[in-house]
Amino acid sequence: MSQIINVEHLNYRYPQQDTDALTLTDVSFSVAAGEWVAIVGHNGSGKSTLAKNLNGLLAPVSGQITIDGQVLSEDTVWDIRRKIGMVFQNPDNQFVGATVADDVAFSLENQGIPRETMLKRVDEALAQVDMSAFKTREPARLSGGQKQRVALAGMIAARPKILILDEATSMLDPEGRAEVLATIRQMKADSDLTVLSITHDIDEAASANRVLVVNDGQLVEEGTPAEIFEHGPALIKMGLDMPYPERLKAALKRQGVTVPTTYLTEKGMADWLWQLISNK
Ligand SMILES: Nc1ncnc2c1ncn2[C@@H]1O[C@H](COP(=O)(O)OP(=O)(O)OP(=O)(O)O)[C@@H](O)[C@H]1O
Repeated sequence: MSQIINVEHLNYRYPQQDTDALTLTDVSFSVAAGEWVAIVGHNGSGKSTLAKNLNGLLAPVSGQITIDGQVLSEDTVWDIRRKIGMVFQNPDNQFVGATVADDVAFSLENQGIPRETMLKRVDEALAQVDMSAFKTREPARLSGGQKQRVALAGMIAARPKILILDEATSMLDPEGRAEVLATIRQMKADSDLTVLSITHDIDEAASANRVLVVNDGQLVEEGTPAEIFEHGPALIKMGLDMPYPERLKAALKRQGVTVPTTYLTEKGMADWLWQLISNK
């Protein structure tokens, strides 16, 4: 698989800072086309800063970012932005349209797509995030979760090569979050979409092929979700909520039960418990 994102020795400092300390220090990683990578880390560790460097919203002090074969620079930034769809935690500042439909359509406007196709894509995208009924509403009057769905619909319609989700499901309830994750899985199945999701949500991290852990502006660990989840209680320090099977294991351990050391899903834990009971 070819690398669609390549970050080499990235250092970043906010110009308005009054110290010399870097917000991102020597960050290097690659993402293969079609891969889903989750970035986790506690609040303030630099995840959003990293996302904003990737599409040139912020310019690094040093280091190099290559997106889809193009080195990010003043000359390539607009090309690169067309390839990346970003959905932020608070989509308020992303809305530009007078209605929900206008807003979703706006993401397509610079792509020279015929009006007919555009309207069809807007309808399809709104249906996918369950927001068709809100088509003529004013975006500003929607709830936080509804705004996140509309922002996501814009990205579905625009069909970027790379989708960056910066805590984009944080305002949704568990059911809404599961629906959005299913939509992203579908988008990946339909195209060669690459997903980078910044999240505190364990299910979102579990959906990824790989998890990168950021701490204090540095990449401190990477692994499959199963490898990362084996850290148990240390996950909380990494900015993730501990998954239910791990909480259950910790509770059983406190009762003196010898538990499996590898990560198990809820179903895996249920099977293991069933065996344990059956053998008694
Ligand atoms: N515009 C800014 N000017 C100066 N410092 C900033 C600015 N934006 C963020 N920072 C600082 O940079 C550091 C990293 O912030 P960032 O938002 O990237 O973290 P994060 O991991 O995304 O956190 P969260 O999970 O809360 O979104 C923090 O210490 C933050 O205070």
